[in-house]
Order: sequence, then C-alpha cells, then structure tokens
Amino acid sequence: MSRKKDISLMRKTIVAGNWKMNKTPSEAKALIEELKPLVASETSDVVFCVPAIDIPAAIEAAAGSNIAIGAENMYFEESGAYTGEIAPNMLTDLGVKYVILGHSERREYFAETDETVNKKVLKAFEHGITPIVCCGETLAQREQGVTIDFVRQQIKIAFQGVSADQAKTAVIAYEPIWAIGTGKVATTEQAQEVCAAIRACIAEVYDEATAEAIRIQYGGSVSAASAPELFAQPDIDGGLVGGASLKPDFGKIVNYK
Ligand SMILES: O=C(CO)COP(=O)(O)O
Repeated sequence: MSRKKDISLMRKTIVAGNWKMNKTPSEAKALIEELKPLVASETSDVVFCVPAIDIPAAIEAAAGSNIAIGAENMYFEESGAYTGEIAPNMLTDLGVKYVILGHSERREYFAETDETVNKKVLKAFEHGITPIVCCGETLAQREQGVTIDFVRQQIKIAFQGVSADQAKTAVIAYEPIWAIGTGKVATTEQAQEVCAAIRACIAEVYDEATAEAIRIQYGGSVSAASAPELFAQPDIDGGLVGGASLKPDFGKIVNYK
C-alpha cells in the first residue's frame, strides 16, 4: 500500500531521544540546558526519554521549553510488591508525557515479551501517557526475509485491546536491531518499506483514518546526516534517536529541514 507525501504532511514530525542508561541527574540537567536552544522547533514535537532517576531534574530543566519528557520503560501495575519497578501514576505525577515500550534492549536483556509490552501499552493509555511502541527485526530475520511478518506480529500483539481513538495518538518506532548503535543505518528504502508495512498493518487492524493518524518513527544510528532523507519518506514521521540525542547534533536532527 503506498500513500502520497501530501497525506503524510498532516502528521507532525516527532523526534525523540532515547538516552538509555546515560547521564546522572546533574548531568541530565546540564545537557538539557545545553540542548534546549538547539532543539527549539515549530515543526517537530521533541521528546527526551531519560532514565527514571533523571526525570525530576529533566522536568525542571525543560520547564518552559518545547521539550516533553518521556520515560524509557514502566510497569503495568499502579502499585504493589514489584521491587524496583516504576508505576505509570508515578510518571504522570512528575509530568511525564511519553514512555518508550518494548525497546529491543528491554526485550533482549530484561525478558520483555510482546505480551508484557501489550499490558504496558494498555496501562500507558489508561494513564494518558503516549506510548512509543518499539518493534524491529534481527539481522538473521532480515536475511531470512521474514522482517515484515515479524514486525506485523509485534505490532498486532502490542495493540491488542487498544481502541482506534487511542491508537491514533500512539507512536510506533521501527528500529531494526542490526542498526542500533552500530553506525549501520538502514537504507532509506528499507526503512520506508517497513514503516509503510506497519501503517498498512494498522489500517488492517483498525481503519485508514487510524493508519493515517498514527506516527511512525525510524530508529537505528540516526544522525544529522541521515535524518533529512529518512524523515522525508512518506511513512516516516520522525526518529527515535539513541547516541546522537546526547549531543548538540540532536538539534540538527530535530531541525532536519
Ligand atoms: O535504540 C535506539 C533508539 O531507541 C537507537 O540507538 P542509536 O541511535 O544509538 O543507534
């Protein structure tokens, strides 16, 4: 299914940084102060997803700017005996607006499954937090030619029980695992092909209007050099940026036009 660029213009670009396990609270404050003027933008939504312990400092440092603060993970219960976990209401209490769910590093190192990702997605919506739902294939899966089937399956499970109105507000991040932190960015064609397939999957599960509204990011070694071409693709509405989100280059990625 191919769609015209003029349709994609209706979706506002969203560029999110994923800091991963980097920066102490005081370093977070300093970095946000440094990047704040660089990421000012009228055309893109800008999100900094930071380690949970950095959230209060990040919220304070970002106050009055266009930066929204996101979390990198959360649990799917509001309270209870879940040592070490962070509840959605703890995040909203601080002013968190977004949460990354199902990042491949969480799936690989912390045993997250499509089913736990789905529970978290439902909980995020219940609490008014916009989920950034991650999906993406391994290099072996790409070489076996199963990328699209695999990603479709991840998305279908992640969105089980999510209403069309909720799905319209969600963000999906397509991050091929082989492109994360490797400097090996997917080609524009590869990224566009899978993002278009994700949008077609959303159209199948819901309807065209939902598919046209949902925002789909590409992630995996996004840089100031690769962002303009990637983000100009009809089905790519911005990026989820790791390493480059910790540097002044992030400003160039946000203001890629
Ligand atoms: O995992 C990523 C963002 O979530 C991508 O990381 P890099 O941009 O460092 O490759």
